[in-house]
Formats: sequence, structure tokens, C-alpha cells
Amino acid sequence: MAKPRVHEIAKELGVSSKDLIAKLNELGEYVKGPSSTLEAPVVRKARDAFPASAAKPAAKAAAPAPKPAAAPAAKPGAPKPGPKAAPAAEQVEAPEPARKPAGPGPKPAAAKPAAQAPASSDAAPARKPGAPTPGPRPAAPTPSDMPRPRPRPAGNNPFSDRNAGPRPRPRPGGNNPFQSPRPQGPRPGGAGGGRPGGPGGAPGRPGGAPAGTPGRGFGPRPAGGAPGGGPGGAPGRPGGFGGPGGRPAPGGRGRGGGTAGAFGRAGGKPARGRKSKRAKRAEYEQQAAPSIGGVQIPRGDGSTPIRLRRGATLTDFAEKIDVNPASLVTVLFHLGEMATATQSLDEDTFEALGSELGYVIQIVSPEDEDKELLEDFGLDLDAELEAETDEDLEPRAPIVTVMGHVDHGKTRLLDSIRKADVISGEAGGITQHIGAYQVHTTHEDVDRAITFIDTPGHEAFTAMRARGAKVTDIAILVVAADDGVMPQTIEALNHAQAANVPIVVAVNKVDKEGANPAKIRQQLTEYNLVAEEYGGDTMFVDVSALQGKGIDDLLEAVLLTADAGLDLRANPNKDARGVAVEAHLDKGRGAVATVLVNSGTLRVGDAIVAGTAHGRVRAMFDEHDNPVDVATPGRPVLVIGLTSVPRAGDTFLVADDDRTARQIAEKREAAERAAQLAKRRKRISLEDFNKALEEGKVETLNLIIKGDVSGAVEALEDALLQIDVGDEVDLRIIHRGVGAVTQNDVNLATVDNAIILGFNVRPAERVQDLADREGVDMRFYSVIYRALEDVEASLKGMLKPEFEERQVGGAEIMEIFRSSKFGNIAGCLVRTGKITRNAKAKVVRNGVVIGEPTIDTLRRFKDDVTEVKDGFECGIGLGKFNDIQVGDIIETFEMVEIPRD
Ligand SMILES: Nc1nc2c(ncn2[C@@H]2O[C@H](COP(=O)(O)OP(=O)(O)OP(=O)(O)O)[C@@H](O)[C@H]2O)c(=O)[nH]1
Repeated sequence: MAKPRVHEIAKELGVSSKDLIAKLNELGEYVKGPSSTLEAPVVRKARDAFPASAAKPAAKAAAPAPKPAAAPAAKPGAPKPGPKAAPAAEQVEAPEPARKPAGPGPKPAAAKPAAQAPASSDAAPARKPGAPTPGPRPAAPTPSDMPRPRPRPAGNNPFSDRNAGPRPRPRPGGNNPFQSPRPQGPRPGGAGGGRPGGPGGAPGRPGGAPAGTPGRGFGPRPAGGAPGGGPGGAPGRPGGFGGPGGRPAPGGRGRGGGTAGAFGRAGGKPARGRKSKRAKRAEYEQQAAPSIGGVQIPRGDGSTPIRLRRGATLTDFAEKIDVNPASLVTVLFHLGEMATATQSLDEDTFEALGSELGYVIQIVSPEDEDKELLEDFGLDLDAELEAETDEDLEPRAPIVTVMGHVDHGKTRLLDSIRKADVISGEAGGITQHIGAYQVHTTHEDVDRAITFIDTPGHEAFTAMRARGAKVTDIAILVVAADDGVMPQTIEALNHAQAANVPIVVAVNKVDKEGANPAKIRQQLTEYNLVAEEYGGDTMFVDVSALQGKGIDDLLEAVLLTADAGLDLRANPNKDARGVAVEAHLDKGRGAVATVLVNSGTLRVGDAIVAGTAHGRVRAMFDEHDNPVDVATPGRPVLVIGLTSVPRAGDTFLVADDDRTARQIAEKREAAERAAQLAKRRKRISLEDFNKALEEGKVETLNLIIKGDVSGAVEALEDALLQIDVGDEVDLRIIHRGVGAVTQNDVNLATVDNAIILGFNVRPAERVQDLADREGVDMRFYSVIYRALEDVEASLKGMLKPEFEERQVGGAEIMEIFRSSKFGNIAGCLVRTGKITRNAKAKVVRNGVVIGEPTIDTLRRFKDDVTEVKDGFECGIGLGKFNDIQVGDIIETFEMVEIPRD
């Protein structure tokens, strides 16, 4: 009744457990070890694979008998006499040209008379140049005999150099194990031949890893072609993909272990958990599932939808279709893409994979994703709003954004509106800029409030909308009467109309000579804004922001427009929901955010989450800088107590408790990171330039060069232009300049698919974030030839990412203390991340790196500490480096290996 174990079946078949496991792995069954149990279909497979033995169960009896001496007699094709004999048998068979590259290395698995039962799917790869001679000769790995049908960009190689055998130092010369062993025919697609052992060699196969790597990637240096592994490793078997199931090969470790991990670890857990399911389905799969690259995956019918989140991984996909993630790694590999099971992939990759397997991939929109995320916490904001009845709802203030062409008077208008506030008159005016303010006006004898977003212009409006925040109820379109409708006037009205936001037109500067308000009315009719006096439904109000004239009329028009067309009511009796309209880090108060309550009531003490920031409301202030305890719908308040700074347009909500708020924030952050990582794959990086080139996606490598001094920029540019790039590709420097890398540089890089090279400079504030979000590759160098080397290597398709500096923290020098004992001590405020003792640092002055010392001493007050987090002050000693000034930024770094993607 009990399921048979591997060693029992092996015994029955007269082979060693190892051989059996290896064979099963070839057949796509992931078996962990000799004592693993086998399901019936797998047993059947095993028997089919060793028919001779199975046919003669008597072999069982024979099995123990033969002595090693019998080995040489082993005929290819005969059932193997016994485990001991195997190595010998292998030697006999070694030269056999027909041998698959299957089992490299010295293990019996390879030597098995597999010729007899080469599972169809792994029939010899298209190219099997006898190379994988498993013998002990290290021979073969000469670059020349490893045809390279299609150079692979080194880019997406998950096997980093640390896997690559005993080589002294990675060369940009492309130690990419995948470059060469790629099989011919880029996409074998279906089963069999295509099995490009490339990566397979690595995981687990004895000798595979070390040998596989040097095989060719090194080009001129076939380095560690480890004896025994020889070239055999390179075309390793797909068995390697079985990593999760149980790296079958004994000894497939050592250096190669790390390699295996790249796949093995990834798929490991799920594979285990799913094992029994898998086994249950095995029979079905066997009949119904097609085999791609030796793995069997149930197919969709071409229209089966699969919903995936942005930045999903192969493991996520595998879970949806209930297969082993490692199988998807294999299939994807056959489609010409390398990815680990836990790596975030972009939509295109999933689409390619989905269509290969008969699924339609639907990537969940960010909004839906967030909705689902909140639902996990029992929050359904839409349902909450729907459930509200008339009794729950109370009137709230309309929220207004001022837009218009540059210099038409937006800022001035907001100023005069502030001054027109009846309450301000009493309270002494609006004293602080908090990103939004509320004014009161008397309308039809009733005191009414209107909330203004204090960031004029449609850029902020659009940025918030892009984040899914519907903040504005009404737009005031400012048009200068002396200037008329201008391009940004039209842009602004298009944005408002697209968002379905009613418009009130403020015809400004009517005090000016030459002002022609009638002309504005007439011009705007072309854009569907027809003034009431012309029979339309848009209110036009003539104002002079400078003189404060017409402001009351404008406010009245806003209220009339609101009352005419909008249902401005909200339920104040629930937890607050709203939007962050502005936020920044304040020296004394930490993260400070202006939020606008859309519904519910926000109270001091509430646990809130805004975008990926969370915290507890410690205090709230209004635009008069008065502390407030509650904020009702329509009310903007400044909130103190968030642990980090949200972005303008991030929605906020009150959660049940701190823990929930934190968890929501963390989940959002993880989702965002995954989405970013996926996006990052998309844009071009130096590593995948060559691939993009091949695919005809680019013909030009666009570069932007920034440096600390013009001489360096010129030198770098000259040197770059001298690189011999051949005919296929053009190297263009689309922009160069002196100073820090700015947002503009990144934007330019985004548009032109360029790579930014920084020489002795750093990105300006927030620029790194932007580049990460946009997937722009920025590289920083302090030695010109390193930059040249990278570019050259990338042009040749051999760039190997190595280590990159990752910023860990940044601190601003606020004060300098002279100490005779310690030299200059920088009194700093940590602005971002954390500062750790002994960390490598850069001192940046006005965006230029002026020195690279190490954090020698780190103190909080009198105490030596090992790290100081953002928001705290500390004293930093930089050893002998004393050239510091107030205002310099000390950035700390760690060296991290760039993940291959
Ligand atoms: N004569 C006159 N000048 C005005 C009036 N309103 C604004 N101005 C002037 O126009 C210029 C531009 O005004 P801003 O309020 O800065 O214009 P803006 O639209 O906010 O400009 P940007 O912020 O650059 O987009 C300033 O010099 C104002 O003093 C007005 O009603 N009459």
C-alpha cells in the first residue's frame, strides 16, 4: 500500500538510486533523494526508462552480484550491473560520440546506458560536438570549438561571478556562462533538442558549475576549466532546473553551489509544498501536458486569463497555474530569456511566456492592486462609499485648483484670495504655506468655506491624478486679459476637462492697459468653454489679482458652479480618508504632510497610512498655524507624526491601529519595489545593450555625460568617441555637462533611452529615485578608463555587471567642531537612510564629490555608536580627511553586487 521509495525502485530496476534520480530528473520529475517516495506514474516512468531491467525483474537478484570487474564488459545499452560498476562503465562509454551531453562529470548518471533510453525530450541538443566528454580531461574548452550562434548579452545572467570558479577577478570580457552554450536556433520552443544546457550545467551537476562558467564566457581565458568538469559542465542538463526538487547530483556543489542557488533556492520551497499536488496530477499531465524543454506544463486554451500583479515573479505565475516555478524558468529560458523564479519580470516577458503556454496575461492596474491590498486588511473604500446614505452625508467645502499659462497671475491670484478670507482678517492672515488652505466667504448670507490647493499649475494636478487621486472639484483657469489664450491655457483646460472637473474662468489683469476680456471669452468658445452671457454654462469672472478686484465674485462663481453641478457631501462620521497634497522633511518635526480629508474625520492620535508612509497623528495645524484636534471633510491640515515622507497625490487613510497602518505601508512598498524592479528590466542598461541591438531595438548607444569639471567631461567624451564600435552601432553623446546629475538628465535619458555616465559627480537630490522609477541606467566613475571599459564591453556585448555602490545614507554637515585629537568633526543631521561607522563615504559639495574618506568615528552626544538613522544628529569624524564645510553632504555607501537581470 505504501508508496515505493526511490531506492526500492532503483533496486528493482537494478540501477543505483543516483542513476534513477538522475534519470527521473531528466524526465522532468523532481526527486529529492533515495528515500523519497514515488507516485505511481513516476514509478511507471522509471520503469519505462529502464525497460530492460523492468522487463526482467530478475535483474534485481543479479544486481548485487556483479563485481566491479564486470564493468568493462558492460555493453552500452545493457542494464547496469550495479552501482559500483558505474564509473567504470562510464569510462568505457566516454568516447561514444553519440553521447548526450547529459551527464557530465564523473558521475554514473552520465554513464548510464542512457543511449538506450534517452527520454525524447532531452535528445541531444542541436549541437553536441562531442564536447561533453565526461572523461577526466580538462581539454576542450577552447573558445573556438564552442560555436556561438548568437551572442548573448551578459545582461540577464543570474549567475554572478561569484559562482564562477576560481578566477581571480571578473573581467568585463564577459564571463557570461550563457554566451556560448546557447544552443543553435534561438528558440527551440518545443521539446527536445533545444535543451541548451547553458545554465543547466551549473546547478547541481558535478563539475558543471565550475566548468560551465569558463567554457567560453572568458573567451581568451578558459580559466578554471576544472578537470573532470571540463566542458562537460557547460552544456549541463536541464536537470539543473530541477534545483528545487533536489539538486540531484551529489557533489554538485562547491563553487557551483552558489549557482545552483540562483535557481534552486528560488524554486525550492514551493516545489516542496506542491509536491504531492504535483504527484496527484502527474498522470494527467503525462497525457495532457505538452513538454517544453523537458518540462510539462498544463496549457491554457489560448484565452485562459491569468491575473498577475505588476512586478510579479515566475513563482507567482507558477502558483496560478499550479506548476513548479522551476519549470517556468526552463520554459522561459527556451524562449530566450533568463530569469530566476523570484525575479520581478515585466509585462512583455510574461506575455511572451503566457502566449507560449496558452494563457492571456493580465497585469493588474496599480489602482486595482492597491484595492486588493486594502481588501486584505478588510478595507473596501468603494463599498464603504456606496453604503453611505443621505443621512450620513453632510456638505463639505469644494476643493479648487488654480491653473493657467505661465505668468498669467496664478500665484498672485492665490495670494489675493488668501487676503480676501473673512476669517483670516480676524485671525491675522494665513501665516504659513501648508500646500492647501481654506478661505471663508459669505455666500447668500451663509458662511461658506472653499479649499484651495496652493500649488498652482496643472503639473501638480496631473501628478496627483496620475496617482489616482481625485483631489480637485473645480478648476479656476486663469487667463491674462492682455495676453489671451496661450498653449498652457489649453493644456490646463484639457487636463481639467479630461478629469471631468468643471471650470471657472478668471480673466485676470483686467486693470492692465490693452486688456480685452471679451476676446478671452470669445477665444475660449473654441474650446467648449462658452460664457454664460453667451448662452453657455461656464462662468467667467473679470479679476485683477494685483488690485484684489473681483475676488469675491470669483469665489461666488466657484460656489455657484459647485452648487449647480456637484454633489459635495461626505460622511464625517467615520475614519478619515483623503489625499496628501504636499509633504516634506522638516528639520525639527520630521516628516510633515499636508493632507486633505475627503471623507471621515481625522483626529490627533489616529494611526494613518499615506502611500508608503505610516505613523500616528501627533499633532495637526491649520493654515493659521493653529493646532487643531479634528479635521473634517474638505479640510486641509498639516500632519506631524508620519515616519517617512509621502508623495503628493498619495491617498491616506486611518487604520484601526498602528500595526495595520504599518503593514499596509510595507505591503505597498513591496508592491512598488517589485513594480519598479520589473520596470527596471525594461529600459536599456549597458548590460543588455547588445541584446537590444541584436533585436533591432536600438542602433545607437546614447550617452549622457556629467562630470565635475569640464576637462574631465571632454576627456571622457573624446575617449568614448574613439572606441572602435564597428558599423552596426553608433555611439552618440546626446548631452554633456558639468555638475550633478539632475532630473532633467534623467528625463532626457528616459526619452532617448540613454545611459548616464557620471564622472566624479553624484545624482542631485531625488534623482536616484527618479532614475530607479524610470529604469534609467546611471553609472558613476572616478576613473575614466573604467567608464571606457564598461562602454566598450557593452558594445561588444560582454559587459559583466560587477559591484555597484549603493547609497546607504546621507547626512548634511550643520556644524564643524575642531578637535585637536580627532581633527575636524562634522556635526551632522542624517537626512536619509543611516550612517554607519567604518562605511565608505563621499563628501559632496554642490553636487561634486570632493573626497572619499571613511566614517572613522561616529558619535551621538558623547557616545560612540555604530549607526545613526535619518532624522538624528551625530558627530562624524572622517579620519585624516579634514576638508569639510557646513552644507557638505556626507554620503555613505556599500558595495553590492548588481543583481543580474
Ligand atoms: N497688472 C497686473 N499684473 C498682474 C496681475 N496678476 C498678476 N500680475 C503680475 O503678473 C506677473 C506674474 O504673476 P504670477 O502670479 O507670478 O503668475 P503665475 O501664473 O503664478 O506665474 P508662474 O508661477 O510663473 O506660472 C507678476 O509680475 C504679477 O505681479 C494683475 O491682475 N494685474
